[in-house]
Amino acid sequence: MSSNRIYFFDTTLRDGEQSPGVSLNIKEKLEIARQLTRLGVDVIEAGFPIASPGDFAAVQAIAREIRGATIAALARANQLDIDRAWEAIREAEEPRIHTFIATSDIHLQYKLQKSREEVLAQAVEAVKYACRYTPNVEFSAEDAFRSDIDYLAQVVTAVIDAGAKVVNIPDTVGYATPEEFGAFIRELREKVPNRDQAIFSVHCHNDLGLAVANSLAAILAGAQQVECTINGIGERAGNAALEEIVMALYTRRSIFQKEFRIVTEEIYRTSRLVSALTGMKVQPNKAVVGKNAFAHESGIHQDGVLKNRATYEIMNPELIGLHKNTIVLGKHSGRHAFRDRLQQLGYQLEGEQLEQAFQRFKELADRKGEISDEDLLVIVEGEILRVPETYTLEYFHISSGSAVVPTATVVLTRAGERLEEAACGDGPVDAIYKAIDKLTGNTGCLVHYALNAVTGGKDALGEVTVRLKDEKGKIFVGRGLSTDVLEASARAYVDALNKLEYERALGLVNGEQVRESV
Ligand SMILES: CC(=O)SCCNC(=O)CCNC(=O)[C@H](O)C(C)(C)COP(=O)(O)OP(=O)(O)OC[C@H]1O[C@@H](n2cnc3c(N)ncnc32)[C@H](O)[C@@H]1OP(=O)(O)O
Ligand SMILES: CC(C)C(=O)C(=O)O
Ligand SMILES: [Mg+2]
Repeated sequence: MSSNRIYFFDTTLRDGEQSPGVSLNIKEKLEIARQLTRLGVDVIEAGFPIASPGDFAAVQAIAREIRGATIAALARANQLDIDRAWEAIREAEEPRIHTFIATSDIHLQYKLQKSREEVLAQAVEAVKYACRYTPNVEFSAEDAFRSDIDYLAQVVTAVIDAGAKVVNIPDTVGYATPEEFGAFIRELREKVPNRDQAIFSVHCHNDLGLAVANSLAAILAGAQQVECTINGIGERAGNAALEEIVMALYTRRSIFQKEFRIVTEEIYRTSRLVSALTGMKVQPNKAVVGKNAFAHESGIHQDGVLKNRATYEIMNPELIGLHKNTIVLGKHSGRHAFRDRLQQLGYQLEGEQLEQAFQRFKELADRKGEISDEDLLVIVEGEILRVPETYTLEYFHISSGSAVVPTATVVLTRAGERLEEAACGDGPVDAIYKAIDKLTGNTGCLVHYALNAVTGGKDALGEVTVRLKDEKGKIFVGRGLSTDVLEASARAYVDALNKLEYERALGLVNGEQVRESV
């Protein structure tokens, strides 16, 4: 292990999925895991297998397929959780059991209702138990930063003696400031006599907007692994954003002098994929991957950039995989140019998938003229991530206006059968959704609806994201795209329903049996 090497532990699929309103199905998790592998993360935390049959099945599918990254599964400090975690990851090339328990007095007193001695013993027991399955065991001291440092050092020393190869020091509630956190990690390391037998890791939350700064401070203080998520998604205000840590280490390498194996050119694509699948939009001014991160609006800046990009750009956008193109794609373009551009964007679509995406591209080009990379990415993501369709939207008609009750007629097909219904609603979208509910017997409720323009201009591609909650509280995210926002709305709703049907078919909804195939 090189002392200069920083290990990237990506927890998008576990802590990231704990973002309120996010719920990924197996197909989506696998797609993200594949992309994380291309990105070059060292560890993929695939989930928390005891949490649900769906989480277990997704972790297992990732462990079975993904090669080239360690696959970690989370477990509380008890045997049942650890057994379940191991069962899910045992077929991974490099499985890791990640067990945790809180060490702060506030968590001990109110949440765990245990003494320090009891928690210390439970942590050691859990690590020893996990080591019976694999030597690759990580221990996290939840709420470490708010823990008494001497007690924390005692726990960390004991779990390393018990076999933990990685000890993770989270700032679970995002309370630390960078100076404090760096000093905390430095002091903790000094207080742990067997520190050289384990990798020290940090896991920072963003409640005060300091997760990345704290992670970087920890790196300067000796942390060798950082836990982070794509786009910084995660519980509450999220986790440290992987792309920001990576680009800080790269851009300011004279300060950090660290090596890592992240392929920076995959950053933009990964960010887009995670945003598309989770339905969590990236804010335009977000560092590194925001829409405006490389845009220059004001004259003085534009003048400077035209004379020399370095006047206002500290990173080359190509470094994160953003390319400017000279070939214009439109309705006269053919499959070669289309496939070539997709390849530049990092997608290798073949056969049926390529053909479907090409047809979608042509339909759009007919309505819109020039097709941007943003439009293309949206089309391709839609193709790759499409679940088998139970329902297909064939047609809808809307009667609406300022003085009439909006009424929608919708036609869907299900296994070749044509289904038609009409309904009134509070607005045209509501009318469409009520008609679809009648057709499908849907009893879930819509908990989120967002409309977004993918690109600028009046012919912009509208992207609708919906979240549908079923009777048991499970969330299904649906996306729909069209230059017509009502069509995009209808497509998004049908997409969410297809995902619900897909999970039902796999037996993963409402605690039903898990089937083997994915
Ligand atoms: C900081 C983090 O991000 S930790 C990870 C958080 N992620 C999640 O919680 C998402 C998945 N969680 C779940 O699906 C559920 O909470 C489950 C399946 C894990 C547990 O569900 P339930 O058995 O119903 O318990 P519930 O969540 O209500 O309470 C948690 C229990 O675990 C205990 N617990 C919490 N952390 C730990 C730990 N690290 N080790 C052992 N026990 C723990 C709590 O004290 C509580 O125990 P109690 O029931 O004896 O009071
Ligand atoms: C489970 C642990 C690592 C965690 O997510 C936290 O403490 O924030
Ligand atoms: Mg966390």
